[in-house]
Amino acid sequence: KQKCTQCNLFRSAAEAGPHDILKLYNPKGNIINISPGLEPNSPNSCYKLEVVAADCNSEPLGAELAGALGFDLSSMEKRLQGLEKKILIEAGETPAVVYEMKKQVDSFQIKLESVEHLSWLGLFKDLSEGTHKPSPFYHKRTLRKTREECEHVREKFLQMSSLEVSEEVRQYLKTPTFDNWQWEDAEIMVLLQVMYTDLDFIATFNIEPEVLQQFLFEVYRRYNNIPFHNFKHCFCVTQMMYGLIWLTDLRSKMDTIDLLIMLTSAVCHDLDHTGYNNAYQINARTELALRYNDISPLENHHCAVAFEILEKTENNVFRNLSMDQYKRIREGIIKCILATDMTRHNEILNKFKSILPVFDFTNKDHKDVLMMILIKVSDISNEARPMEVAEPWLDCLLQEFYNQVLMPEYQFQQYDGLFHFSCHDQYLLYVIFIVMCLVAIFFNKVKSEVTDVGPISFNSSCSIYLSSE
Ligand SMILES: Nc1nc2c(ncn2[C@@H]2O[C@@H]3COP(=O)(O)O[C@H]3[C@H]2O)c(=O)[nH]1
Ligand SMILES: [Zn+2]
Repeated sequence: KQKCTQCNLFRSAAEAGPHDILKLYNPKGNIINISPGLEPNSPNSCYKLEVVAADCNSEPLGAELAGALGFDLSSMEKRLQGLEKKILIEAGETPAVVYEMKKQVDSFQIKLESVEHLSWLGLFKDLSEGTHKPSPFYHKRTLRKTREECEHVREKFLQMSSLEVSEEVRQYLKTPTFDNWQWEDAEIMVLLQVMYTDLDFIATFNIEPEVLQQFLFEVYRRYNNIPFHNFKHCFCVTQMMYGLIWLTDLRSKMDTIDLLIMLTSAVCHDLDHTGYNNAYQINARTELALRYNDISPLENHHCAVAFEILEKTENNVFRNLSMDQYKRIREGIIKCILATDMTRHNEILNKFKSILPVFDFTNKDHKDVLMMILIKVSDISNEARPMEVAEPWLDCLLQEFYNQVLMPEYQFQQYDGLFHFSCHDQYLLYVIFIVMCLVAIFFNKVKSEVTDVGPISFNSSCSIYLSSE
């Protein structure tokens, strides 16, 4: 916010092309958010705006720019104005979707904090927001990405995909401290491209850059706009897998094809997740539960969508592989994605523990179990990240769970031959019951019979079991 002739804030901005990726660092060298709350910097402790990925096609700086000042003042001003405008648009006017999400999170927080005080018999549930209750087809209408949104991101991604990502970012990408919240979706796609390149997949399997880009775009498109299981989650899991591969030097222990299986499985592992878990799918007897006979409906679906994407030649990053290689990859990806069903957690973990003392990298079964463990580790690795990265993820997860609870199928279902009532239904039931009692008493007909209603018990998920009486 203050001009500082010492720092290279303006110099970087002046040198940057319109499609370059810039990141802002504080004096300690940590990436910081450009937001209205940003502290002003000073000549002694200045921010650094760095070009982390540069557009190779952009014009080099003219000779005069390298004059006495070391930078072109007018282009610097222009660039700065552009950036300021962007900040205003991004920070000043909150997009409707963010605003709506914030409102929902706030109301959820208030509800959580106040539910006990409002409760009578501990059953109260504020349904004042009943009109927001999604219909059973809610996800079909609103969770999918719009064509405009996809096109916008695709364009940005394609513009950026020719950028040369800096060595610092390439190294940072290998660390478990990587902060996903600093990168937008188009940039994330560039970073995924970097992973495929730096693990030598492009060269080893002769993957054409356009095919990889098209594949990544389709993957981006088929992750829904939901709070947790979205494209950013896909990236985090993939990034953790990538980090683990480098950290444990798996490149020297496993074939490149195994690494390709692991990374691609991570990329595809939650494709088309609608935000409702397997228990929900099974209880609500959804299309997925019916299709997969209640056996890991979600994971089977994620995997099926992955291969549906790969069926199209223009997306098929494995199209230059031999039939045998493709078969091996398909088998590996199916195993890895199906392993992310948490109901199989103990089974997989016990298997891993039993082979651990005799683990052998030349044994295919051992390697398969290791690959399953690594995707599982990556899938639930948010908690292992720095607090400022992990904490928002937990909020996202809670929001997704909360949305599930709002679904009508979740609220009303038959249970063990007894009706399983939602809080709202219980409340109504009580009102009806009391009115009936009053009417009965008023007419003095069944005075003695209504005094004993038999046992009524409640469990923690707010079910009510009425005895046959
Ligand atoms: N409590 C808690 N659960 C998590 C966290 N991260 C992931 N999970 C859960 O672990 C599950 C792993 O599989 P899913 O992706 O289906 O759904 C995930 C969440 O339900 C976390 O940070 N805290
Ligand atoms: Zn996941």
